Amino acid sequence: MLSSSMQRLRASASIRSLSTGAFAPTAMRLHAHRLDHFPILRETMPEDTKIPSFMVGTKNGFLPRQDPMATLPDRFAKMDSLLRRMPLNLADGSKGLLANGQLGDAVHSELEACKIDDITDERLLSGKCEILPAITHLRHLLQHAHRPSIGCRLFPALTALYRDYTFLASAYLLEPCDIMYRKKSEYGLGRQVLPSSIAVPLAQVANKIGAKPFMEYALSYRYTYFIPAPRSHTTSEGRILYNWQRKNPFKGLSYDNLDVIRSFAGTESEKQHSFSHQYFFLSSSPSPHLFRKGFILNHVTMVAYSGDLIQHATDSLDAIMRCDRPSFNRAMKSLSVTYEHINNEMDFMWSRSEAADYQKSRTFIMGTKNQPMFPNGVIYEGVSDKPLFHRGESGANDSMIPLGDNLLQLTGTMPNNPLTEVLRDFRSYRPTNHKEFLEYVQRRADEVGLKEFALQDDLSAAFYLANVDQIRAFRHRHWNLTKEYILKYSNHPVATGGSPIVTWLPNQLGAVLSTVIEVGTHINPAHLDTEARHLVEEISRRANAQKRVLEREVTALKEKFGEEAVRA
Ligand code: HEM
Repeated sequence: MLSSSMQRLRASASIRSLSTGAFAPTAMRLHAHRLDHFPILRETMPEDTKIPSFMVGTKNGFLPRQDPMATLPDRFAKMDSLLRRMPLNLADGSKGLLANGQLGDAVHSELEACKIDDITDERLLSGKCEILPAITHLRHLLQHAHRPSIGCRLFPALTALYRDYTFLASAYLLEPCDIMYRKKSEYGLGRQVLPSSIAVPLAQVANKIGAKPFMEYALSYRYTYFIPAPRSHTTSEGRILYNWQRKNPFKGLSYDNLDVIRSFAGTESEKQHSFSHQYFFLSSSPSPHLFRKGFILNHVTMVAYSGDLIQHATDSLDAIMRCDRPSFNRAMKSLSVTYEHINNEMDFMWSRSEAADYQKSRTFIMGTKNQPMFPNGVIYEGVSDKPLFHRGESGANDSMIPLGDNLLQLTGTMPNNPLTEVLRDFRSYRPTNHKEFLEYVQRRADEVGLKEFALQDDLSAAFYLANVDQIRAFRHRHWNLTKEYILKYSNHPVATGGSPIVTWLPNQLGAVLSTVIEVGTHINPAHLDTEARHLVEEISRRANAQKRVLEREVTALKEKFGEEAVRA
């Protein structure tokens, strides 16, 4: 059976080469490790500002190649001032603009549309970081003890501008909803028009980096609303993956060494907001606002493992190509261990971000697509007369789970229904390079028949099962978080990304549970050692129990939440 897959593979003239588009300069080709036909960065190349921030690499994983830029140039001082005064709670204990519904007026009276035509990452940054190159060099030398090592020589300013304009846009549009939610636990209507002082520069910067003009998780894909985006610019980021900074630039991406750059609910101390060269001399004592930052930073510490995921996923595909079963088993084992680390890291969410606090910032990450607060979308003044609709920021834009889905050939097992269509739509909301990599993995896994290869041998099948079980474990933990952080506090039928809150996550979790159960029945326990046999038995037993519980939960929740929370 495998040989038929291999024959298909050989028969295809060659595996289609996934182009990285016009942004694949010679330097990158030299540095990139060409894995089959998809170039994966072995080094982060932080000084190379000609390639996007978000490039899949075995060191940076799905994180940007350089640390995010925290402080904008003087030209954007007014926006910076608004963003600092905006959070619900400020560091000095006073209330910010959003707390009293003053952000809208402040935007109208203070903000002008800044010119960004001349800004490119290279030009804007020249002369900006006198000391950082030295720090970066030292960190590179020292940092190998800390994983992953991400360079920070030059900052991609366009991505930082994108982050800040999208923060301001969401706060402006959703400010009335937040006020109403605090009074009545209902969102009402958001502002339906984004003023030109935000809309014009936001549309321009989004266009420059090939992103949608709306807050995303770690987005960036081709942007086609106004002006066709040049394929050569496809970086960007939003609220999570481009919203962190190190307290001590010499140290790695551990939770204690991270802080957020922007926030809605807020209250980061002044020193954290004004990142400076002396920053690393400051104390790294835990902030009193840990819980508010925790949600964002916990994502970052999870994604910090993604370089290993990329390594082991591609190793497993390579091993099948060589018909090298021992290497395949090793890669699969390492992959499941990495997913386990990520899942363990996810468990810290419970202590780092309080469930009751989550609703305080959640309003501001709602989208304008499929949300009752924006029945007619949003007009971007000075940009387009036609209303625009965008999904809100969601972990569904993260690439780690889609990587597992595609590699393990789970994507094709999702039910053929409108909920799965939402999953596909979400997968277009991510950096272009991530999207191309995920498509490559999906195609490659299908071509070599990864699941089929795994199931031909009981030990390989057990390793394969262990990985599917980690994807299950992620989705199961995630469903628990959703029940505790959202469903317990809110009756709103739609999640921030616009998916139906009650049925969408169980759609995928249910499909993965079915695969776990199905694969478990294929494995002959007599061919396994005691440890592996117990593992397979435990995984199968748990999946059967969880599937029954999930079905009961969804039935009960459907009755409670009604139609809107059910249909895609
Ligand atoms: C308190 C913590 C969290 C809550 C309440 C939460 C909630 C949600 C919700 C409601 C969705 C549905 C999509 C939508 O927004 O419309 C979603 C999707 C998703 N989130 Fe989270 N999330 C949390 C933490 C995380 C973390 C830490 C990650 C790690 C990367 C993550 C990754 C994902 C993924 C991958 C999906 C898509 C799920 C799938 O493919 O089945 N989430 N999340």
